[in-house]
Amino acid sequence: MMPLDGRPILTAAAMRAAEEQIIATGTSVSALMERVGAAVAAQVRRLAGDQEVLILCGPGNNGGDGYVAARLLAAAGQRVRVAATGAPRSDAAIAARHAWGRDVEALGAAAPAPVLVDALFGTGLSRGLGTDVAGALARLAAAAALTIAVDLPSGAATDDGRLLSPVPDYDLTLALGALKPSHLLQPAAARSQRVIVLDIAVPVASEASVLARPRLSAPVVDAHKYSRGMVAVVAGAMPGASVLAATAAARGGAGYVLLLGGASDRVPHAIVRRRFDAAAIADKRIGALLVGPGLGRDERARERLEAALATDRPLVIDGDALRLLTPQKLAARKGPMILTPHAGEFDALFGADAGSKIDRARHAAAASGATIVFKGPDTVITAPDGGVVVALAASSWLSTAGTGDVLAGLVAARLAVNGSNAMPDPLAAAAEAVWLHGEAARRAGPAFIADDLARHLPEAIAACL
Ligand SMILES: NC(=O)C1=CN([C@@H]2O[C@H](COP(=O)(O)OP(=O)(O)OC[C@H]3O[C@@H](n4cnc5c(N)ncnc54)[C@H](O)[C@@H]3O)[C@@H](O)[C@H]2O)[C@@H](O)CC1
Ligand SMILES: [K+]
Repeated sequence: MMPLDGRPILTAAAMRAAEEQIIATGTSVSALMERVGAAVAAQVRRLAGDQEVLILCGPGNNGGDGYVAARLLAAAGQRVRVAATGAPRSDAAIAARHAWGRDVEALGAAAPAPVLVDALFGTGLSRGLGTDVAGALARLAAAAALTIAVDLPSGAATDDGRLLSPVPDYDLTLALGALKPSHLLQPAAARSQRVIVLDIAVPVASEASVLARPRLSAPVVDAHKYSRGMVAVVAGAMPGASVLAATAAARGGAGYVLLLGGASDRVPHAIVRRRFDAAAIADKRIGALLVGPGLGRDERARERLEAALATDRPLVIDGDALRLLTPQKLAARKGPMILTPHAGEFDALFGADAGSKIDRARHAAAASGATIVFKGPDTVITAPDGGVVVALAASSWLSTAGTGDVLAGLVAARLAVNGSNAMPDPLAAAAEAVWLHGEAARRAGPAFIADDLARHLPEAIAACL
């Protein structure tokens, strides 16, 4: 099975444009639908065995894919029935239903089958399903042992992951040609246990892709602690958070980690502690300056943040520091910056606009000139130049105190390491950090605490060498 790592992510409009290009070169919609139906039928046949299959067909081309798959499954000897919302409307779907040539049941009256294939709506969904259709889908899905969605679970908005009407749980979604945002964005992504991309020979390209395992290298043979990448962590009112971040920076591959101004005495000996002052943070050897974890929001916090902004060092801004900023202030600063907000911090800084998480993160990066790591169960990373990376859902055990501090330290480490060889590439550094964080969580298993996470970082790095 092809992994999803690194695959392009296309909006409904971009997917339609890709299909139109193929159609313009002489492939008919029906030929494309035949290709899709065959690929869907092959997957269903592989999973269904000799169980009966019920295919639900909608009025558009998603329904057309369902009729083609039904015909090919029946021809291959599979027991298959079709139920539909009504007559198909597009020419290709009308032809596909005609070619099916057998009985089509009314959706509301259809009896369940052990294998349910949802070909009701795909990228053309424009509103929530009517109550009758959503009710029938829920009833038939609940009675099935295996549920498969063609392209998208019906009711999930393609581009932003919203549920426009109730969506049942699917065992598998067969994404046609490319992933769409809602295969990764919540809450829609959680509706399907697995996603497989079916190749339908439509060339797809996008600025947005799925976070892939990074390729990292061991330090060069003549490396020393400063050349490896130096991180300075600004401490504040809650020193534990900055210690977690500094520890993660050290475990994340940095050669030298400085903790500036913290009061905690439980600091690993490898981390160098110093007083916070303007000279300490202006050190040209600092490859990444981290401000925010445990900073607080008092006057001292503001002063430390201002001092950090005034340096020309690559800057990672997290936690409390994000509450003390404006996009304009960030845009006025020169030098690479990475911001790591969760949803509350993002809304406070950039506004709680509607729109997909990808679009919001993209606008925030353009407005601030910073690379944005918009955290959550569907972390989105965006760069000011338009690059987008979306992470697959990581361990839900990450939803515990301190894991954000670990991520911030790790982002700083990767930025410093990455900048020690060349011009820092904040998008690549952020992507490395998010991947390593997710991998460390996976290796830590259930019910870990943030302190454990840092201990699993070396294993996560080893998986990338
Ligand atoms: N465009 C193409 O060339 C191809 C598209 N393919 C398939 O076609 C799908 C997209 O096809 P369509 O654009 O026809 O879209 P859909 O099949 O997703 O549905 C669109 C139709 O449903 C109606 N509709 C939308 N929301 C509704 C709602 N809530 N209740 C009732 N009716 C609703 C629309 O008015 C339209 O008639 C893809 O997801 C994919 O499965 C494939 O067949 C390959 C070829
Ligand atoms: K569907």
